[in-house]
Amino acid sequence: MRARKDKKMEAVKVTCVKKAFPGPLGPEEVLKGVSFSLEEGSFTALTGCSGSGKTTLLHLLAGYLKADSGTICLLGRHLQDMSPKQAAIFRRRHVSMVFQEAALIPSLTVEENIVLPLVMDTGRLLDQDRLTGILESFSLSGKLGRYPAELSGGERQRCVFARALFSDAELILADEPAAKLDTRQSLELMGALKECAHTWHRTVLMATHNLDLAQICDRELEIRDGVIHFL
Ligand SMILES: Nc1ncnc2c1ncn2[C@@H]1O[C@H](COP(=O)(O)OP(=O)(O)OP(=O)(O)O)[C@@H](O)[C@H]1O
Repeated sequence: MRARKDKKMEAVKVTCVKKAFPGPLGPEEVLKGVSFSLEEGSFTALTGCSGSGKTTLLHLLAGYLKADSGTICLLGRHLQDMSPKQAAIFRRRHVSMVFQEAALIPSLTVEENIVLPLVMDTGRLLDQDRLTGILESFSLSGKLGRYPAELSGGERQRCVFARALFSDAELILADEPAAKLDTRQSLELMGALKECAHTWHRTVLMATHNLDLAQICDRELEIRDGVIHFL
């Protein structure tokens, strides 16, 4: 486990970001000047009504979309200063995006799903202590040899976050990760995400419609009328 740093840094700084999409009557501006920052090791909910721009904002942070204007600074690096290749390498190393559906490789066990991306990518040897710690955080200790089809929906989703944690990604972006889970599974996932942030010092931004889950986070940001409101 990494040692806790004394001074908290800004992991994300978004300044005056605008994004429009083409509409039938011309460009429709979804984000009209979004600004906020996220402290390293924080767990933040991103709320807003359907179509308010939550996924658009996560995709801008993940680099899947490009902002029309404004700046996005992740872990001290400005995305707009990077070439597409540099940005792709940076994202692969530092940012993990998790979707509503847990995306696991069905023919691999829980352990293989969690460790293979990092081990194959970096050639690093498996750090068994680190794996054990992460499995405990996500209540997956007894499931190492299981295949995804043998897990519950909640366990599958926790496995995806365990993989993100094992991969070293400092920034974890989650788009409605609890949408397909029941209340108990959602609460378990929230506990694991809190641990990702507070114990493992990752910065977690989670889009959600569920205001009860948003309350569990350290902070809530709401997108309304194309700008961020701090709740
Ligand atoms: N590629 C695109 N082309 C055109 N319009 C788009 C595109 N992507 C998103 N939009 C529009 O941008 C707006 C915001 O969409 P977005 O998916 O970010 O909202 P959201 O807050 O995540 O919604 P939900 O909660 O329903 O998932 C919507 O009106 C959507 O139709």
